[in-house]
Amino acid sequence: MFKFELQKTAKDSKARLGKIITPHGEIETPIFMPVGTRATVKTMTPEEVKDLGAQIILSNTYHLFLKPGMDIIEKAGGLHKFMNWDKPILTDSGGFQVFSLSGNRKITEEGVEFRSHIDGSKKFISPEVSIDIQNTLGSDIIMAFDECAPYPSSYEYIYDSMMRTTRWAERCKAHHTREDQALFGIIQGGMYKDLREISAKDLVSMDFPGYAVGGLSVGEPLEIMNEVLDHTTEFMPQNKPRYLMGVGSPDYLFEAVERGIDMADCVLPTRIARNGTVMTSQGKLVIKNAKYKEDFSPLDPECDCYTCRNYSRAYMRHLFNVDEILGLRLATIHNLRFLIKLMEDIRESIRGDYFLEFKSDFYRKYGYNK
Ligand SMILES: Nc1nc(=O)c2cc3nc(NCCN4CCCCC4)[nH]c3cc2[nH]1
Ligand SMILES: [Zn+2]
Repeated sequence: MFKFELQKTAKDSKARLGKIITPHGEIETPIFMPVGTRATVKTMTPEEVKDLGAQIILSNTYHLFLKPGMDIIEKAGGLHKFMNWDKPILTDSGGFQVFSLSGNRKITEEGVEFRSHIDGSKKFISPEVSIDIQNTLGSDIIMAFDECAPYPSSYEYIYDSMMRTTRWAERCKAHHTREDQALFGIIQGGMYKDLREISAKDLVSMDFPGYAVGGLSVGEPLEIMNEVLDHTTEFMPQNKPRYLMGVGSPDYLFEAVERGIDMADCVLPTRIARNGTVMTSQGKLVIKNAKYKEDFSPLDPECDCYTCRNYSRAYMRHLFNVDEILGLRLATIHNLRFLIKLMEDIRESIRGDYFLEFKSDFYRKYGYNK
C-alpha cells in the first residue's frame, strides 16, 4: 500500500532521488506539495493543479474539522471525492494550526482545548481525535498530532513539549488502524540539537513509515534552520521519506534537499501570487510595479506555464491594478508551475550528478547573494 524506494543519493551532498508509492498514485521525490488547506488549492481547479505537474497536495485537519466538519466529508465519501482530486493527499494533523491560528488554547497531556478562529466556540483536539479526523478524510499520508513550539522557546519548554509530542506520537500510532494510510511521525526539539536527537531516536524506534521534521520554518534564520536540519536528518532512516514542513521558497527548498529532505509544502507560492508577487528565474517580481505598465514580455521568458505562454506583464499588472480575479488565477498558475518545475529540475540535477552546480547557477540568476 505505502512504499518508499530510495533510488540515488548524491556523492557531494545528502540530496537524494526517491519514489513514494501510495494507493492514489506514485510521487517522485524530492517533491514540493501545493497546499489546499480548505479542500481547494486556492483559485485552481484540480485539473489545473494536475496540469501544472503536481503529484500530491496537502490539506488541513484543523480547518476541515471546523468547516465543513467531518459529517459532511464522511457523507461525501472522503476528501478525494469531496474535492474531486484523485491523486495522493497528505493531511496535516492540526498541531501547527491550533497553535498558530486560534488565540487562547489550553494544552494538557490529554490534548488541546481551543476556541475556533471562525466562531469562537470551544473545541478539543487530541492525538486520537486528530487520527479519527484524518481517517475520515481518507488522505494517503497522515501526520501525528504534535505541538509545534513557538520560536524562540526556552530549552526547558522545548524539552517538555517535545517529550509530550513523543507520548502523543505513541498514542497516534496505537489509535491508527487504517492500513491504506501512512502515518508519519513528526520530529520536534526546537533549535536544540541534543533535543532533536532524542526526539528523532524516540520516534524512529516507533517505526513509522515516514518522518517529518517539524518545529522549523517558524521565524528562525535560514542558517539556524539549516544547522538544525543537517543535524536532524543524520538520525532519520535512509529508507523512509523525510518531510520538512512549511517550506516553500527556492532557497529553502534547495537547502532542504541538500540536507537530505524528500518532501516539502508551503502556502507561500499561492499566497504571494494572490497579492501579485511572482517568482521568476531572475528573482521575485511585484507585478503592480509601474515599470511593467508597458512591458509586453511574459512574467518569466524561461517559464513554460500557461500564463507565460499567453499573457504579458502589462496585462498581469492591469489585472492586479483593477483587482480582477483572473489575475489571482494566472499568478497562482505561474508560481505553482515555477516551484513544481524547479523540483523537476532539481530531480534531474541529482540524477545527472550536478545538483550543487545547478543550485549555485540558480542562486546567481535568482539574485540570492549567498
Ligand atoms: N503538524 C505540524 N507540525 C509542525 O511542527 C509544523 C511546522 C511548520 N512550520 C511551518 N512553517 C510555515 C511557514 N509559512 C511560511 C509562509 C507563510 C505562512 C507560514 N508550517 C508548519 C506545519 C507544521 N505542522
Ligand atoms: Zn510562468
